[in-house]
Amino acid sequence: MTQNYRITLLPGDGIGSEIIAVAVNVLKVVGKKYNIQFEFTEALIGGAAIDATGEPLPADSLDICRNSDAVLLAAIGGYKWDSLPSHLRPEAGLLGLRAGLGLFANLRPAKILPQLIDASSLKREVVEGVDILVVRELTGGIYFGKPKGIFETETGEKRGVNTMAYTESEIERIGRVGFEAARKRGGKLCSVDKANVLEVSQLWRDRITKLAQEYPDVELSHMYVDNAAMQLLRAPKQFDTIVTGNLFGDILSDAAAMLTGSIGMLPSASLGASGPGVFEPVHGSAPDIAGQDKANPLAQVLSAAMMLRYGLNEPTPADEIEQGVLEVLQKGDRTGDIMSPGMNLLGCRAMGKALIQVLEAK
Ligand SMILES: NC(=O)C1=CN([C@@H]2O[C@H](COP(=O)(O)OP(=O)(O)OC[C@H]3O[C@@H](n4cnc5c(N)ncnc54)[C@H](O)[C@@H]3O)[C@@H](O)[C@H]2O)C=CC1
Ligand SMILES: CC(C)CC(=O)C(=O)O
Ligand SMILES: [Mg+2]
Repeated sequence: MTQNYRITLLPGDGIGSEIIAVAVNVLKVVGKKYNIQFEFTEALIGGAAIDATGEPLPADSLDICRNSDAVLLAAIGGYKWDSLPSHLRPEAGLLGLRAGLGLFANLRPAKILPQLIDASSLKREVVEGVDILVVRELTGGIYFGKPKGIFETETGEKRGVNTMAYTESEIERIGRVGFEAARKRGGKLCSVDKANVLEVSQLWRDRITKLAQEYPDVELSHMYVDNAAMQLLRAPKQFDTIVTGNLFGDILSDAAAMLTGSIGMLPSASLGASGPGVFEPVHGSAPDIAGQDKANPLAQVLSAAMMLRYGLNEPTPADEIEQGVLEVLQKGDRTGDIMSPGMNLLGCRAMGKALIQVLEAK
């Protein structure tokens, strides 16, 4: 029996259309093999949506996403829209999508692939075997807290304000995702905060500590975010699962990318309590290389694999895509961001073709 899935594609801006095209081709190939029919619908978000409609997340786009089984997003943003006020920028579209779909949990795995150890910025002995999952809270914290804005003070000076706030229930629900994930992985959860300074982090630490009583099989530790950034680069193998807030998770997952060789390799899954998830690379729209066929499409392809696994409950084709990525790297194929001496330098499209060849041969 053929399984049908409705997938919303959000190419967004910059390298988005280049990398999403590769992921769609990959999905079609594995779909054929596993009797899965994808019905793809493209919708606007970010700068592309602003140019077409004046809004970073048109109501139409959110409706299309809500009515699909899963959403595959590339990235939004670019220089062209940088001078717009926050609420009209492409980034507001992304935050609106996450909030609109209730995607409070962002899973960001950072796993070192043996084929890419030489592409890492760190020494082999530091990164070999690294396998970290960052569980980032995605619909709260300083990206959403109120008040926010640029206000005028009594003296006429401008004052920029953002608010980092978490309720106990928000902390508890993301904490549970962290504990459950740690339980299925290496059994260790590190909660990252800034409880030495921030009240919001003191509440965070308190709630996570209480929650630990329900997970006696998980070893919980706490770390301040500044130390966590340093430890990630100094001794990343001490980490198994990290649970943290929106801002800290955003920053730490980019740092973790450099353990794995490039941000062009890191996928993510954004999930809510119900409804479709959004699957997107950790990186942004890379405007500096957009339109040049230089982007690494593998983070997007691996996000499609996460979509199959977490969004559609299709682990077998997900495994096959991940295996295909390992094999194409094993052959020595590399985009510029993960290039090392003696390897074959490919553009985005050629990397896509190389991967399709590997998958079709399976
Ligand atoms: N989820 C999203 O849609 C995100 C959007 N952004 C937006 O993207 C725009 C650019 O932001 P940046 O800070 O420059 O971050 P970025 O992640 O787009 O780029 C940082 C660096 O990594 C490189 N890079 C990123 N993805 C790559 C890939 N697949 N292959 C090869 N190289 C890659 C870029 O060329 C650049 O040198 C901004 O407008 C930002 O707001 C940033 C992060 C996430
Ligand atoms: C608009 C930003 C919050 C996007 C970002 O940097 C991310 O989600 O990693
Ligand atoms: Mg980020």
